[in-house]
Amino acid sequence: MVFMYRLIRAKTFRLLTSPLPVPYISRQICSGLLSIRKMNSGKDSVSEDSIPGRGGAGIKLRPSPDCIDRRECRGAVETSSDSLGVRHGSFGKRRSRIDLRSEQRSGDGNSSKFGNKNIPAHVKRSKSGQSYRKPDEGANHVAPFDICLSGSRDSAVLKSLQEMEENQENVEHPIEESGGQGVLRPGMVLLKRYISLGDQIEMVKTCREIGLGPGGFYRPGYKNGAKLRLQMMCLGLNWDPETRKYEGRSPADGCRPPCIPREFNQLVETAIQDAHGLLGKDCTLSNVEDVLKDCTLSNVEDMLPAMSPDICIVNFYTTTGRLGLHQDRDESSESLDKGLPVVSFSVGDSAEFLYGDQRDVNKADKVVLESGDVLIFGGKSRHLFHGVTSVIPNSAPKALIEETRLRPGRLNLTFRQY
Ligand SMILES: O=C(O)CCC(=O)C(=O)O
Ligand SMILES: [Fe+2]
Repeated sequence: MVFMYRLIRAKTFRLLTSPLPVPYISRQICSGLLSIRKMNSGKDSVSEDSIPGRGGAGIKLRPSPDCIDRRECRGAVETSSDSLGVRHGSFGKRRSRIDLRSEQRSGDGNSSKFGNKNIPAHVKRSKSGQSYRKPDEGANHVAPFDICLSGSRDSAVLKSLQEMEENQENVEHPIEESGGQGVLRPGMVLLKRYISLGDQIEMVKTCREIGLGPGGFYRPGYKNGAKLRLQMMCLGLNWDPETRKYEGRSPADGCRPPCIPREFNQLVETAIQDAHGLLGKDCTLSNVEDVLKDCTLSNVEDMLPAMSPDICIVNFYTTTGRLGLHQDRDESSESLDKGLPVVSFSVGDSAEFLYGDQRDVNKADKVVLESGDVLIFGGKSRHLFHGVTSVIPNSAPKALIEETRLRPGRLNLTFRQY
């Protein structure tokens, strides 16, 4: 107790005496002192997609695996407590490993699948001999985007909660309307409400904490100057929409991307295993004929290979955000050829997600992704066109908003293996 009190007092003192938020200062320091080493300008090798989205052709380069362990930045991120003094990024608290099926049966949305392990040290430092950029040569020096609202009397939070209550009264059967859990296509599995409310809360807090620090959230743009309609942060490796490549550092502040929290990766791996369980045990969940044919394969890993993510792209869509139909194809050709899946976590407001074989919204299928859903597409579906057409306002779980003050909108994390 005494320790907690001292910690909160020290943090409050630092907040009061600091003229700028410390994470912001830290971004400036990072961009000024560390600077970017562009791995490849990509000017002559990248084809441009006409519809805003991800993916594009381009020479596949092995990027630097550098990332910043967030404990390295503790001084920078520890002050990101909210006005209630809640410290973010507190993985490991009140954890219990709950079996997915028993959790779904019991409907206990608060239990956590993250486990109780400490985050092991896996600090990967930048290699010596990097070329450094002068402070004026690169980064935009814009304060990182905060995915949460701050201030206990913030009228936007109150308004959002009120609207949410009204909206949820009008929605009769949100789960049924959005389509059920199961195999959507060969290699494409949707795990409905897979992430417990407790883990969603931790995920938002962790993303907020990391997102306010070096390599945090910014609004990316394409080479032609158009901006994506979302805020983005990359973990593990940085994906640059301008070059459509994985590069060493964030174009926003020149910092190496933060590492992917170990607990996120564990959840990805467990989700893939559970998807294998679905594919193997109950192929009849789907009415897609191809899936039934695929069920004769003895090894479900042929349908949906396992992977260990080293990239996580975190998107935050406000209620007007969206992402055009695109393919995720900037990972290594080895990864793409093997069909290593993209694993997507949705948290916050629901979104309409389109997917299909062509970049044509009229030919695409639609599914509503809700808070806690995990969508996996690999194997034969790895090159699926997909995108987000709209975010459904006030559809997030009320408790999530109350606990985190997540802005109206949707947080999405997509994990991949380079
Ligand atoms: O937000 C989503 O559900 C999809 C995100 C996505 O496709 C991407 O980040 O490449
Ligand atoms: Fe994508």
